[in-house]
Amino acid sequence: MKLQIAFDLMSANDALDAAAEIYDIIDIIEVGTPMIVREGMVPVRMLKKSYPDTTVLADVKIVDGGDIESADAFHAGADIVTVLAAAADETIKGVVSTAVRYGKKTMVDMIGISDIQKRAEELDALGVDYICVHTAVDVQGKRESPYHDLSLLLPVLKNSKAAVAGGVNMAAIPVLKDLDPEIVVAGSALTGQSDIRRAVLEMQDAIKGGKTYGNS
Ligand SMILES: O=C(CO)[C@H](O)[C@H](O)COP(=O)(O)O
Repeated sequence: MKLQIAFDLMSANDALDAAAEIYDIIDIIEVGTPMIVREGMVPVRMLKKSYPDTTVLADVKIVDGGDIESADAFHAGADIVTVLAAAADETIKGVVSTAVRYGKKTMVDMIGISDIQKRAEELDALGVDYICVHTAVDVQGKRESPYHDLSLLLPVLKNSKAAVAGGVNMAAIPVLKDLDPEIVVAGSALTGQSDIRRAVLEMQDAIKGGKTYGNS
């Protein structure tokens, strides 16, 4: 399992400072949707320029204009761009073909989708790289965690790989290790800690099963 940290509620400059602490121990840095709403592609550009070897995901959550909007994010340096599963297949295809053109990857966000297996089968056939089950921030604690959706998603995937997001914390890691998605996304559980490097190290150690990660 790869660990993706979501930088949501911080400025681009704070994201750069946080990245400096963890770029060597994190698998993917996500520029979260709230940061993109506030600052556009600036943080994507800044992070990729400072850490060219780190995978940067732009959580644009595209819902229309798949080609144009994903091209902007890839052009800014994103390695992975997100599109909503609720978007039209034409939009998804636009993101996929643009990602291929740039040599980059597509993640589809299943937020709000009720028939997980049906939509996942369709998306898998469209050639997306990752399908992410996601419990929205606004419904976390009120509806089911994304882990049930993950157990529905995994058996139907033929080509795409699974990701999971929405309130993931240390307590969830044993459950997620059993399910074994390709990517685990954690935001507030990591960025809310005063020592972000320690928080990421602890989660990576829990994921990788022992004190194997980093040296601090
Ligand atoms: O995409 C998001 C919100 O739409 C968040 O980045 C994602 O849910 C991870 O954050 P958290 O772990 O705090 O839920």
